[in-house]
Order: sequence, then structure tokens, then C-alpha cells
Amino acid sequence: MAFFTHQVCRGLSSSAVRAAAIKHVTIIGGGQMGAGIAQVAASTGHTVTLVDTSDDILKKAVKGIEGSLKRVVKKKFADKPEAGEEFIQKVLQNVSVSTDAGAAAQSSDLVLEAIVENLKIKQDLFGRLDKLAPTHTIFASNTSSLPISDIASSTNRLDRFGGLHFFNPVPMMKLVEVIGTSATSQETFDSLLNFSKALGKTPVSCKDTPGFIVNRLLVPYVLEAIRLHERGHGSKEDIDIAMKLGAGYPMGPFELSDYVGLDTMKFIMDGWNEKDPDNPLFAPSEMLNKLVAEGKYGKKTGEGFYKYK
Ligand SMILES: CCCCCCCC(=O)CC(=O)SCCNC(=O)CCNC(=O)[C@H](O)C(C)(C)COP(=O)(O)OP(=O)(O)OC[C@H]1O[C@@H](n2cnc3c(N)ncnc32)[C@H](O)[C@@H]1OP(=O)(O)O
Ligand SMILES: NC(=O)C1=CN([C@@H]2O[C@H](COP(=O)(O)OP(=O)(O)OC[C@H]3O[C@@H](n4cnc5c(N)ncnc54)[C@H](O)[C@@H]3O)[C@@H](O)[C@H]2O)C=CC1
Repeated sequence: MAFFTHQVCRGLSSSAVRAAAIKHVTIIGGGQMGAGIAQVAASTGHTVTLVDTSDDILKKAVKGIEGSLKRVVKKKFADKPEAGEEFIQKVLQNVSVSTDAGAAAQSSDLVLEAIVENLKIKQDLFGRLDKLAPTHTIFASNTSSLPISDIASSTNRLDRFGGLHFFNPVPMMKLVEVIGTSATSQETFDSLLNFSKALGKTPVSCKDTPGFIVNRLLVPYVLEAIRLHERGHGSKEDIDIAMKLGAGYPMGPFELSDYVGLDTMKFIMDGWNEKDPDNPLFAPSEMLNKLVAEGKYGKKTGEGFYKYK
């Protein structure tokens, strides 16, 4: 099955001697993931420019970062609230915002994209930035499901292009999947690996295959839960309770879907179904399609499988 052939294998123990350090990062997309990555990068001493399409979205993103930082310092500086407030201010000083991705990319060591899960839109963005960013700048995508090599194909910097896949909520989740394509240079891969470690995360090396490691396992599981419910074999609530108490998952599959975003889930499912139409694991779900058509994307819109208002 061509869909699941792998491209390249890289070890985590490779020499990182030549890898350039990443200091200034442009993060494009100030939604759940981009804001979370910006927060963690700024908290670990990197300077960050967060880019989105409007000032309003960026304002909301910075407010979200501030709210999340407050939760972090409540624990980290439990008995030193003043030091906690100082930390928040210091982190926020490391973050600037912009609606001009091209201008931001011009002073960046890394441009990391966390925009909508759509190949054409991601390709357009990187194709444009490729002409504006300095030669040394590394490009990376936080895509959940798209081949990194397909996104990179719109640029002329295939050796300086990789994947950095974070997990939601970024400040809490320790893993980063680092993806090299067959064209990604070892130097680039090592820079991305070192950057993940500098963020305090644990990186794993992944091949450029659909879903990398985590989503290749997680997406079929969640879709099977939805199908089980569609067949009338369990309520959402019971399935969620069952997986939390019976399998030790922190969230059940319906809670997790709402948390991730049903729009993102649908983008992933449709994309994989299109590439591999005979695979029952990626068969469309009427229930998911209906919720997305109604604009019920989950927590971020106030309703998905559950209501949050
Ligand atoms: C769907 C399948 C398809 C996916 C495809 C697309 C997605 C991807 O490409 C990859 C992904 O990201 S998959 C999703 C991975 N994430 C998970 O599985 C999260 C599962 N949930 C959890 O770990 C915990 O419920 C969690 C850590 C979230 C919350 O912990 P709790 O359950 O204990 O609940 P809380 O009481 O709310 O939180 C406890 C404390 O955690 C801290 N915290 C939580 N969220 C935070 C945030 N955003 N920022 C900062 N701190 C945060 C916080 O300390 C909180 O305590 P309080 O502040 O006192 O509430
Ligand atoms: N939601 C999740 O749990 C995870 C999502 N991802 C991936 O991260 C990416 C972003 O996902 P989320 O943050 O959940 O989405 P989101 O919907 O919360 O945020 C996306 C942001 O990108 C902005 N945007 C869209 N097109 C843009 C453009 N051309 N230029 C600048 N900004 C643009 C939107 O205005 C929005 O603020 C997707 O590729 C997704 O697959 C990866 C890991 C986990």
C-alpha cells in the first residue's frame, strides 16, 4: 500500500555538532497550537513572533498565553507569587505579534507553521515565505496528518524543511515528534531536535508517514469510538467513562475530539480517506460531518459532541 511506505529513518543519537541553534522563531497561526508553542518557546528564552490573519485573533492568542502562564506559575511559583508575576512579564516580553508573515520570517532562525490543516494553504504560505526568508532559516510544519514532503514541495529549501509535531495542550504535553523527509539535511534535523529539547520536551524521531506515530494510532481509535456510538453500541458518555476508567486515558475519545477540534479531525479523516479509500479505518463518519457542517467544532466554538457554554 503506497500510502504507508516510509521515506527515511533517523536516529536521535546523531551528532548535533554542526546544528545551528534556533533563537528567534516565527510561529504562524495563533490558534490552540500556535499560541501554545509560542508560550513554551518564549518561556524557555526564545524570542517569538506570533503571526495570524487579524489583530483580534492575535489579541485573543496573547490573552490565552497569559491565562495559561497564570496556570503554570500557580504551580511552579506556588509560594512565590511575585516571582511568578515577574516570570509572566518576562515571557510576554519575548512574544511579539504580527499579521505580516513575510516580514516576520526575515529575521527568523525557524518558521514554524500551525495554521489550518489544508495542504494547498500550507503550500501557498511556505512558497511565499521561501522567497522572503534568509537562506539559513529552517521551515517546519506542525501538521497532524499531511506529508511534510508534500508541504515542502512548494519551496526551494527541501534540505532545510522538516516537521515538528506538538501535542495539545502544548504547555502540558511532553512529546514532540521530529520528522525528517528524505531531503531534510542531518544539520536541519539536529537543529529541530535540539530546539525540541531546549523547549523542555522529549523528542522522538518519526518517518514522514501519515500521522507519524501518535496520530497513526490515535485517529483510528477515536474514529472507531465514533462509529461504535453511531451503531448505537454505546453512549458518548459511557464510551468516555469506559476509556478513562478502563484504559487509563486522561480524556475519553469524544472529550478528546472536542478538545482537538472536530474541524481538524475532519480534515485529517477526509485527507486519509481520499488517499486510501478502501481502508475502513478512515471511512467517513456521518455524525462528524454533520457537526462540522453545523459549525460545531468542539470546545473552541462552544459545542461539538458536548456543549461547553
Ligand atoms: C482526537 C484524535 C485525533 C487527533 C489529531 C489531531 C491532534 C494532534 O495532531 C495531536 C494531539 O495533540 S492529540 C491530543 C493529545 N492530548 C491529549 O491526549 C490530552 C489528554 N488530556 C490530558 O492529558 C489532560 O486531560 C490535560 C493535561 C489536558 C488536563 O489535565 P486534567 O485532566 O488533570 O484537567 P485539569 O484539571 O483541567 O488540568 C490540570 C492542570 O493541568 C494544567 N493545565 C491544563 N491545561 C493547561 C494549559 N492549557 N496551560 C497550562 N496549564 C494547563 C494546569 O496546571 C491544571 O491545573 P489548574 O490550572 O489548576 O486547572
Ligand atoms: N488541535 C490539535 O490538537 C492539534 C493540531 N495540530 C495541527 O496544528 C495546526 C493548527 O491547529 P489548531 O491550532 O488546532 O487550529 P486552530 O483552528 O486553533 O488555529 C489555526 C489558526 O491559524 C490561523 N490561520 C489560518 N490560515 C492562516 C494563514 N494563511 N496565515 C496565518 N494564520 C492563519 C487561523 O486564523 C487560526 O487562528 C493544524 O495543522 C493541526 O492539524 C497539531 C497537533 C495538535
